[in-house]
Amino acid sequence: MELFDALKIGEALRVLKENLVGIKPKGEEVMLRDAYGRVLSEDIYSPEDIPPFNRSTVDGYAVISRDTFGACESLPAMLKVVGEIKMGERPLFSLKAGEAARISTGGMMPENSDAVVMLEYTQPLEDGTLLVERPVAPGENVILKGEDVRKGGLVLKKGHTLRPQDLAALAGMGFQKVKVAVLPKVSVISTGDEIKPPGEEIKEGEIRDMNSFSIAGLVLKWGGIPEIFGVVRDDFNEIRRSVSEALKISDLVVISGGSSVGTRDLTVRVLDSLGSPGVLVHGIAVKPGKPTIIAVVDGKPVIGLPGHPVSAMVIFEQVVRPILSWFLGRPEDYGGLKVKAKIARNISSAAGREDFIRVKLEQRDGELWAVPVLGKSGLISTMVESHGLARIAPEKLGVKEGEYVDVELY
Ligand SMILES: Nc1nc2c(c(=O)[nH]1)N[C@H]1C(S)=C(S)[C@@H](COP(=O)(O)OP(=O)(O)OC[C@H]3O[C@@H](n4cnc5c(N)ncnc54)[C@H](O)[C@@H]3O)O[C@H]1N2
Ligand code: MOO
Repeated sequence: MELFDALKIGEALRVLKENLVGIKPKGEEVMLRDAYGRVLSEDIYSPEDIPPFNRSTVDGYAVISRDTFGACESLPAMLKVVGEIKMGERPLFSLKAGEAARISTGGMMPENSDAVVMLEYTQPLEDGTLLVERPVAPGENVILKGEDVRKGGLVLKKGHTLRPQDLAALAGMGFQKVKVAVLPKVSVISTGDEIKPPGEEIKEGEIRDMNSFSIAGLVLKWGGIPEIFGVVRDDFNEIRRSVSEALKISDLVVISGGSSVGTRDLTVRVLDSLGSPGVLVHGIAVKPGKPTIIAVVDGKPVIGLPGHPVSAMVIFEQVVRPILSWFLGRPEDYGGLKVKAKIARNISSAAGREDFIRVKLEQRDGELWAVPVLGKSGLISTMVESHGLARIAPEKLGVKEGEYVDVELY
C-alpha cells in the first residue's frame, strides 16, 4: 500500500464502512438527569399537550376580552370580581359576561375567559367591582393548551444529541427515562521511544505525551468513553500487545505516532499482523494529517493518527468523529458550529488535497475575519491560540485574502 495513493477523507471512510459488518448503535435507557449530551435512539412523540390547560402568563384578572373593548383610564370597563383562582387547581366556576376572576402567573384560566388584564391596569373597589383601564385582545397574556407542545407531535428525532432545552422538554412531557445510544469505548494509545508521560523526568531528546490527552478529550467531547493506555515504546511486540489488549476492551482503537513511512513506524506492520483485513488505507489527501492509517482488526476499526499533535487532532475530527457518529446513530457530519468568515491572507493549497487551516476569528468593521495562525503541525500552541479550522476544499488551489471560508469552531 503506497502512502502516495492518498484517498480523500470521504472515500477512506467509505472503504472502512464496507469492511465493517454494520456498526449498529445499541440502545440503553438512562435517567433524564444523566441524559445530557447523549444521542436519542428513539423518536420522541409527546404523550400529552403542554401546557395541559390554558394558563395565564401574568398576574391579574381573567376576563372575557370583549368586555374590555374600548376601556381607557378616563372611561374604564366595570367588571364584577367573582372569585380567585388557586394555583395548581381547576377553577370551580366559569365566567359570564361582565365578570372577572383574580389569577396569578401560571394559573388555570376559568371556562369562558379568553384573556388576562395585568394587575397594573386594574383598580379593585371595595364593593367587588373591578375597573379595567386598558382593553385586552382575545388570547392576550394566555398560553393555550398544547400551544407549547401538541399531544402526538414529533418533538425530537432519533439521532439527536440532547441539549439542556431538550431535557427540559422531555421533563415537561413527563419522561423520567429516555432511550439513548450506548457510549462507544475508545482505547487511546500513544507510541514513541521519545515520548514520556507528564510527571516523569525528561532527558534530552525526550518530549511529553500530549496526544493521549487531546485524544481522550476529543473522545469525551464527541460522545465516547476514553480508556487511556499511556505510552508504548517503538517496539513491534509491545505495540502489538497493547493493541490486542485494547481490542478486547473497546469498540474502537486510536493509536498515535508511528504512522508514517520511517523505519521506526511500526503501526502498519503491527495492524497487518493482527488479522485480516488489517490496514485498508495508509495516507489520505489532507493537510495536516496525510500519514493516517485506517484498519479493521477483529471487526473493529483501528485508526492510526499521525504523531504531530495538531495532525492527530485534525484527523480525529475528520476520521474518528464520523466513526463515533456511526456508533451513536447520529448524522455522520455531526460536528462543531460552522461559520463563514473572510480569510485574512492568501493561503495556497495543492489540488486534490483538503486543507485545514487553524484560524482565529476577529470582528473587523462588522465583518467576521478568519486570521490564520501559522505554524508547523508539531506546535500545539497553534491549536491553543486558534478558535477553529478553516477548510480549503480539494478542488481549490488555495484561497485569496478576503475570500469567504467555512470555519468549524472547536
Ligand atoms: N519522509 C517522510 N517523513 C515524514 C512524512 C512523510 O510523508 N515522509 N510525513 C510527515 C508528517 S506530515 C507527519 S504528520 C509525521 C507523522 O509521523 P508519525 O505518525 O510516524 O509520527 P511520529 O514520527 O511518531 O511522530 C511525529 C512527531 O510527533 C511527535 N509525537 C508523537 N506522539 C506524540 C505524543 N503522544 N505527544 C506529543 N508529541 C508526539 C513525535 O515526537 C514527532 O515529533 O511524519 C512526518 N515525517
Ligand atoms: O500532515 Mo503532517 O500530518 O503535516 O503534520
